[in-house]
Amino acid sequence: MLPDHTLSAISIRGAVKRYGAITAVDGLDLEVPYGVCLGLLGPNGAGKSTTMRMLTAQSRADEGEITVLGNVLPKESKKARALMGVVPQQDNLDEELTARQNLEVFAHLYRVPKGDRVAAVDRALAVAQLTDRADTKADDLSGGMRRRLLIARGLVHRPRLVLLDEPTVGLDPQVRQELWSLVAALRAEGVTTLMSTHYIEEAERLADECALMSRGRVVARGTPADLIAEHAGARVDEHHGPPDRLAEIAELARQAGVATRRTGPSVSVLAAERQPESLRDRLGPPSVQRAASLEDVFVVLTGESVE
Ligand SMILES: Nc1ncnc2c1ncn2[C@@H]1O[C@H](COP(=O)(O)OP(=O)(O)OP(=O)(O)O)[C@@H](O)[C@H]1O
Repeated sequence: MLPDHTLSAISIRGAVKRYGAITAVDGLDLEVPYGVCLGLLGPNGAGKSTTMRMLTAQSRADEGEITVLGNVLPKESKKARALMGVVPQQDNLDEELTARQNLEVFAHLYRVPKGDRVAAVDRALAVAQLTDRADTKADDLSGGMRRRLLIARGLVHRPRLVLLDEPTVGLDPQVRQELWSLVAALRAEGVTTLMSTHYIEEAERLADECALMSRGRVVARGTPADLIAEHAGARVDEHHGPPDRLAEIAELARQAGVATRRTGPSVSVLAAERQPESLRDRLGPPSVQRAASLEDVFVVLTGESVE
C-alpha cells in the first residue's frame, strides 16, 4: 500500500542504507505526522545521521521508499529540499559573512521572493535573537550564537518541516537551554520537526513523540510517558551492594523475567511494582525507590549507557 501523504510529512518504509559491510539503516519504518515534533533518539552509531542524510537526499537509500512532504525521493528531492528547513550537525556557516548575509544567501537559495527577502531575514534574526548582531561576522559570534544562526538559516523560508540533526551536541547547558526555547517555539507554531538526539532530556522535554532507534531501525515509538509506562513501568527499585550481590540480583531478576539495568554502583529493577512477590522477598528492601524514566527505557531497549 502506498503511504498516505496527506497524513505524514515524512514517510519512510523499509529503508536500508549500507556502507560496504556496515548496514547503517536496516529496514527503517518511520512516519512523522504533520504538526508533530518527533525526537529520533538513539545511541552513537544507531543510524540517526544516516536517516537525516537520506531525507535531505545527501545520501541515497539502497532499498525502501521515502516520501517528504508528498515528494518521492530521490526523484523529487529538489522539490522536497526547497520545502524543508535543514539544520546540520556540523556548523557550516560562511565565516566571512555577517549573520545577515548568511541568512540572505539562504533566502536566495530557498527562493524567497526578492521583495520578501529583507522581511524574511529580519524575522529569522529575531527568532534567533540575533537582531543586534546582524552585522557581526559569523566568525566573531559565540558558539551559542552560531548555533542559533544555523537554526535561523534553516527557517528563513518558513518551512513546514524542519530537520534538526543533534542540535545541541557539545554545547554548554546554558546554550542548550536557549536552543530548547527555539525548538519549543517551533513546536508551538505547529511546524513539523524531526530532531535527532542522543540526549534523553532533550527528547523528553521537546518531543511530542519519540522514536527510539537502535542498529538502524526503530525499536520503540510513542510519547515519553507511554514509552516509560510500557517498558519501565511506574517505579524503579535501586539495590546497592558489593559487586557479587549486584550480579546475584541481576540474575535473580532475569530468571523471574524482570528487566534490570546497571546504574553506577547499583542494579535497578524496572517496573518494580510488577515484580513477583517471590522476587521481592529474595531481593530484600531496595536502597532507593524512584519513578521510572525515559533513560531507563533507552538503556533497556538499546543496551547502551547514557551521557
Ligand atoms: N559515510 C560512511 N561510510 C561508512 N560508514 C558510515 C558512513 N556514515 C555512517 N557510517 C556508519 O553507519 C553507522 C550509523 O552511523 P550514523 O552516523 O548514522 O549514526 P548516528 O546514530 O547518527 O550516530 P552519531 O550520534 O554518532 O552521529 C555507524 O556504524 C557509522 O560508522
